[in-house]
Amino acid sequence: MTAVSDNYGAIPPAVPSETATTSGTALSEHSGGQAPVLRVREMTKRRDESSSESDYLFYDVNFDLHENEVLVVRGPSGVGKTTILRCIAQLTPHEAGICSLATKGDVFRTPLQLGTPVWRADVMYVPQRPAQLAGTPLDFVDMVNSFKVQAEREHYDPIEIAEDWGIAPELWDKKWPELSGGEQQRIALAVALSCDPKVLLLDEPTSALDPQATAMVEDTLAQRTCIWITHDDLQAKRIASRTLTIRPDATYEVV
Ligand SMILES: Nc1ncnc2c1ncn2[C@@H]1O[C@H](COP(=O)(O)OP(=O)(O)OP(=O)(O)O)[C@@H](O)[C@H]1O
Repeated sequence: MTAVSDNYGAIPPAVPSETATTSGTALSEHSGGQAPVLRVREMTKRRDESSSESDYLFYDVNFDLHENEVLVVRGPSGVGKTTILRCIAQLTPHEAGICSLATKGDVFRTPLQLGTPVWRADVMYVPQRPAQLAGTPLDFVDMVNSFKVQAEREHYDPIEIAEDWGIAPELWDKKWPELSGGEQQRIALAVALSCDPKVLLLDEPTSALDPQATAMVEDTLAQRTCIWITHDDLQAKRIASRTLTIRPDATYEVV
């Protein structure tokens, strides 16, 4: 097997996640006054960005995300769950709203201040499945590491992370189409985790997994600071510190 990089180490020990203590207001201090990691303010998006007449997908969404918190995103299909994650990741434009990330000295910086590549490395969107990728997962790791922003950072070993989720190291040498949906999903997640972003934006990260693999992935991801879309009520109960619900009338609630 090809070496992926020489600055990889083992994934750090799990940090116990905090228990949510508050409900109701979106801006509530869920963790006893602990400073947030990510702030989202006035996030607003029209269904059709080219028309000022278009109705809103979501309007004036505000919340803070704290360290080791899992904010679950719920709502019916098509309501805008993926879109809001992509807006936060600066992958999709939005009509109004601003996000900021805690940096050294608890100074909050916007994507403009940090630069989009740094923002996307720190606030990383992970799609349900990897896009149609050429080559093998190892080629994908090499590509990710070739990005300037990633080349300057330490990484954990994605093969080791995925091995804990039942992915044999040999699979990293296979072509993407030769992998099952569940294998692709775990490998893409492991690559994201190996980059150690401050915030993970997870779009149904276990949708292709069986219950056993789901439990293993949940155990790892629930220790992280993340925003996590799921349609699974039981999963939401297991992992949620708080829940952001987007409604079809573009209103929302964080509880
Ligand atoms: N690339 C796109 N261009 C135009 N419209 C889009 C695009 N992607 C999504 N939409 C539309 O935006 C709306 C919200 O889509 P989004 O994927 O955010 O919903 P969702 O809540 O994540 O749905 P699901 O639960 O089915 O994944 C939908 O009406 C969808 O058709």
